[in-house]
Amino acid sequence: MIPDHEFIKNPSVPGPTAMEVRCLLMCLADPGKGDTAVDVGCGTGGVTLELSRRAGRVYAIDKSPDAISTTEMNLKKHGLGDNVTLICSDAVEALSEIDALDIAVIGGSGGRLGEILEMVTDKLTDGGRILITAILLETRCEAVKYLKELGFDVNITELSITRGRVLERGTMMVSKNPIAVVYTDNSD
Ligand SMILES: C[S@@+](CC[C@H](N)C(=O)[O-])C[C@H]1O[C@@H](n2cnc3c(N)ncnc32)[C@H](O)[C@@H]1O
Repeated sequence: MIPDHEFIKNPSVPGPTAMEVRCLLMCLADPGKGDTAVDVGCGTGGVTLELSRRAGRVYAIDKSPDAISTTEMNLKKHGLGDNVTLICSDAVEALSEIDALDIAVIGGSGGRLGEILEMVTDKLTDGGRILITAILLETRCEAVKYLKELGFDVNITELSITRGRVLERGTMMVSKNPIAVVYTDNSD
């Protein structure tokens, strides 16, 4: 897993999804070389880079040109990107260009989560996985509601990450804001 401090940052782009959250996402998504994945709202590229290391093909979508160029710089920095297609567009328009998907990670939707989930579901292969990261309380509720309406069994895990900062006198524990992962449950 790439540490957060190894990403090139851009002040106008949200930082990478925390490493601990990326760990959970990769465990749940379980990407393999036969999989096609999409990262909706790629931002700094935190999730895109992890998918690029594991999946066969990755589409990274963001409506912000700054986010696309930051993701591109991070892919280059880490020697990745041969299997990544970067798309600078709103997700709803971009998804119409993609055929089949095994994995969809949604890290930003800009109020269009319902439409995005409908499009992703249309393209999802048998056994495909959808994962949504939610910082806002409202996004958690919307994600559960939309996925249920689309016929999925739904799971949600909230992570409260507290990291140790080693100081001269000892180690101070510093908490980050909680983040939830809402995901389709493929277990029987
Ligand atoms: C919190 S950031 C994602 C961070 C990313 N997962 C990472 O690890 O670097 C959310 C991103 O979603 C993008 N976004 C929001 N709504 C979008 C939409 N409808 N279509 C495309 N991108 C969108 C924003 O521009 C922003 O860069």
